[in-house]
Amino acid sequence: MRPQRKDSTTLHTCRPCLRTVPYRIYAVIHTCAIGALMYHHAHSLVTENTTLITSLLLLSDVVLAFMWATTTSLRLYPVHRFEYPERYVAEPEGGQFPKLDVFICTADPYKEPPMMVVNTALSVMAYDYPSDKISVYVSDDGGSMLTLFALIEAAKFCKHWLPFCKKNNVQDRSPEVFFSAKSSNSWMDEAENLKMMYGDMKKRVEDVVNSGKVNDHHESIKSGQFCGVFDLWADKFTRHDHPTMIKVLQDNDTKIMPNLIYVSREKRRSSPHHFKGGALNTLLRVSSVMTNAPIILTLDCDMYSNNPSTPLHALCYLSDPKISSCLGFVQFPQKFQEINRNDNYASEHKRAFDINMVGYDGLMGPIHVGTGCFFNRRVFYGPPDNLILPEIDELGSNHIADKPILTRDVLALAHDVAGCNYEQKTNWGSKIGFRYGSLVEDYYTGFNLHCEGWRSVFCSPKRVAFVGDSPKCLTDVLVQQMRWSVGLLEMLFLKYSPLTYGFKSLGLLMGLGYCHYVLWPFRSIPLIVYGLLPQLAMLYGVSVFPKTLDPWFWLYIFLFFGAYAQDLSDFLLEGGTYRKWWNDQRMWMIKGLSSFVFGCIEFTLNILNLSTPEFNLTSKANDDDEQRKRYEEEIFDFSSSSSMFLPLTTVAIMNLLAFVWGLYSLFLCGGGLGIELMLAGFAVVNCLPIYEAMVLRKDDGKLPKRVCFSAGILTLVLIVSGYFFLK
Ligand SMILES: O=c1ccn([C@@H]2O[C@H](COP(=O)(O)OP(=O)(O)O[C@H]3O[C@H](CO)[C@@H](O)[C@H](O)[C@H]3O)[C@@H](O)[C@H]2O)c(=O)[nH]1
Ligand SMILES: [Mn+2]
Repeated sequence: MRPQRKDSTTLHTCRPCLRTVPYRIYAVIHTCAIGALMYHHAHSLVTENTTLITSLLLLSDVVLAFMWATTTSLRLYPVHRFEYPERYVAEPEGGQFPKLDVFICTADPYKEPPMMVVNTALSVMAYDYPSDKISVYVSDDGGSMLTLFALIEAAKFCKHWLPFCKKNNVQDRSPEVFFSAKSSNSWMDEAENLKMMYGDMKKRVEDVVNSGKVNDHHESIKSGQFCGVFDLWADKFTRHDHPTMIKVLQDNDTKIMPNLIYVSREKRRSSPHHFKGGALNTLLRVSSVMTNAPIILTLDCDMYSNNPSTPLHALCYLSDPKISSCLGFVQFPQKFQEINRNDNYASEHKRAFDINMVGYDGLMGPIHVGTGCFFNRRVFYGPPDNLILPEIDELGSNHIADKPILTRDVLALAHDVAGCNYEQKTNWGSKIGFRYGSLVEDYYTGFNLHCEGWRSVFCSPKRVAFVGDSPKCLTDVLVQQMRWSVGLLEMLFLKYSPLTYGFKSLGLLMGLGYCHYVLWPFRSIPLIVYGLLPQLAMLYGVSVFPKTLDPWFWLYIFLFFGAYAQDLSDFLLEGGTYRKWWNDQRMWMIKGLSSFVFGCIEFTLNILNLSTPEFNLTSKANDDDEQRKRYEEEIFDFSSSSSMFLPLTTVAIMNLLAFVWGLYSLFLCGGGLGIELMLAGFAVVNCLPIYEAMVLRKDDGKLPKRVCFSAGILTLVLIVSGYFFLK
């Protein structure tokens, strides 16, 4: 891709990354090396009497090679983009800001504290953007009076917060962030007042959350506009079974303030609700009826805005007539707060949210990652050249929503389209809106949009646009990954699977790019094989890899170091550090030996109808002090006894045994330093925190005895069974 002309009217520029050419050259060399390795395996299969071992190694290497190919597809055209929002504002048509609908999803007031939702809502309502053009819709899948109460409070507070931010050009527009900032000494009285007001609001909300219900003595609901709203939470109300609730908490007809609308769609146990995808489709319809803005921003409730001019960055692309007709969405990276210094759980997801995104961006555009994404509303209604009309005109992307949102028939229709049976026999979830069928609705929807011919753009302004919360304990990290792997496997077996349909409609590179994630769960195959087989073989004195003097030995060394060096360079070039990279690769193995194994098991149980897919919400409430301390000190936390740690611990024990045995034979019996020993040594270094958690630690985060004991037994069983096929 050639850099665009840099004249003073261009709203955005794009330039290829400098690493492109060396990466392409290296790709050719590495591909040849992989070819040679495959030849070596094939040759061994035919000539040697080690069919089982060679087949297992071959299978692992095929998976690894495919994974390498998918990563490489994202290394061939990496680009960096820049946009010039100040030019957008200065344009002759400047000031013609399109309407913007913001969707915020929340689903549980205990895992997602209402004050978090409030801060996210306030941060976007306070965008540097005409307030009367913004409508914020909060979808509450938890159907919780606590969340509604918090948002009523937010609506009151925003009347003070918004003018304050704009007048003083405050950059942190999440009040929580602003008021807890360290540099608060030069504050004006106004800020002090607001801080008190915010503190009072926070206390009211937290008291309500702690008490579990809203009492009717609260000022805000005793009289006036919200009188009686909480009566809906009657006896029979549960989060899985309740009518639609839509409450306009603030509307821009009376004051120049953004609209704030609370939506809790109807839920009945008998109707499927399709988790977040379902919630977003409800918001799509409700917002069509009420405001129908051409631009939509989707956010998870933890992702507050950190940059007030974000919409302008997105508009630099969405308003550019040269690309806008096919531009489906502008994706911002996910960034997280309070990550510990070296990010020991790799929850920054640097590869997913930075490195790979830059790679996709040079092909057809970044994948959709669920939050921090500006959509062209039209994208939800079929391919660019083939508009699919919804069942009623009021839901079409061209419908003009010009009635005040509090009008009776507008509200009635909004309630209608949020009903739990509304989608029956319609195209919602299949051809219109967010797509159903996978727990990773974001990835699946983005994939479908790209297949339809839409493009996307990755936008990563210097001042980070959105900041969210990432899991802070190992079990949470692994459970999140497990949900993703179930979702990815679901995608693999759907009608529109990246593996088949993807290549057909996206071409080789983007097709490979989409396979990069769907095949994630299968990386547990090479990890299990390489984590156990050579080590078992070592214990029995069998060698599975070429010896030091063999030229094939050097092929292995080259492939290993080549792949690792490139991974490291990816990381460093996109602003990572060595330590973070080291932790990232360690987590890669940990996930491969836990989440992905269990993800595959869970998926199998789902298709056998022995369990049903579940969206386990990631907890954003970090209130366990001990746990938080361990996280800050980068100490691995194995506290909640989870069977997920079993394969991991087994591999750790096996490698330690093999390593000790290998050193013993090296020094006492004069064996050679083979690949087996190096591999075991590498695994042992990676597993140091696990050994520590098994024997040295006394705190609550240590590895539970039950897991250590079971892993010990499992190792023993493996060693004994190794006798039968290795001797
Ligand atoms: O039935 C549900 C379940 C979840 N959510 C919302 O979905 C969002 C994401 O849930 P979370 O538990 O935070 O999942 P994460 O694993 O952190 O999220 C990543 O992965 C998801 C797909 O698995 C994407 O939807 C997210 O955008 C992406 O950040 C949250 O705002 C939830 O409130 C709902 O609205 N309804
Ligand atoms: Mn999340």
